[in-house]
Amino acid sequence: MNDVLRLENISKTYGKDGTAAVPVLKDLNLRVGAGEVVALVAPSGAGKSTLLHIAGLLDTPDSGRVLLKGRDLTGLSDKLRTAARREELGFVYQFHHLLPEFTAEENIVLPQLANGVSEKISKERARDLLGRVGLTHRADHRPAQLSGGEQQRVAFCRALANGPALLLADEPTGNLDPGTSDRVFDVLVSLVRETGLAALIATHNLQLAERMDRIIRLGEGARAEM
Ligand SMILES: Nc1ncnc2c1ncn2[C@@H]1O[C@H](COP(=O)(O)OP(=O)(O)OP(=O)(O)O)[C@@H](O)[C@H]1O
Repeated sequence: MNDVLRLENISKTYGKDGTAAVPVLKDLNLRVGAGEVVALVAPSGAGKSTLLHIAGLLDTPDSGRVLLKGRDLTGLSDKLRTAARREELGFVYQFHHLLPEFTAEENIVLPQLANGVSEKISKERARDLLGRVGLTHRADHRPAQLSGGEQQRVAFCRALANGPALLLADEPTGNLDPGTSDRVFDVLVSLVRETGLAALIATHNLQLAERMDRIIRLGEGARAEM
């Protein structure tokens, strides 16, 4: 299987220069194949956010390589990393981070316009994505007029707006009550599968993790299995 994301021998220690060094990741290896939906399960403090930041090109490891679709991005300039992030990656967080003054549709259109897509195509894509998550009737609503689950579904659409190769999600339904979380999580996994992209989804919820293709556990000693 072609790897969309590959982390090779990643190590990261915080505070190396001071006395209180915190080793977080040590020789970590991880891969996510094309079309694969992978769960990342980690106890609090094991380095889940650190790993997602490194995979998302928001932070750099002390050593090791980050490959996206086979391309080594480890030594790239900030400018090229930003471009790679915009073109190849989609992010979903625990909180939706939608722009409050814009409608659901506009929140999905704006990142496409910023990427040079025409207004017509951007709107068509936004409508298509909103349809896939069952929110066609909420296209013209602002975030404050939407429920928590609806806000998260719009955030999923926005993450996929520019057709990324890889979706990185950090507790994407962690802010919702358990019933809503279950349903909204299923929407996310269906959306990822329909669009055929690869996804690495961090969750504390083992039941949700078990619905994915594979589980990577980040545990004591911060080592993960390939
Ligand atoms: N900038 C930093 N400087 C020093 N230590 C840090 C820094 N950022 C994170 N850490 C420490 O590194 C460890 C891993 O942090 P990280 O945020 O990756 O954990 P996590 O697994 O995402 O935890 P949680 O699930 O609770 O959010 C923690 O012990 C944290 O205190």
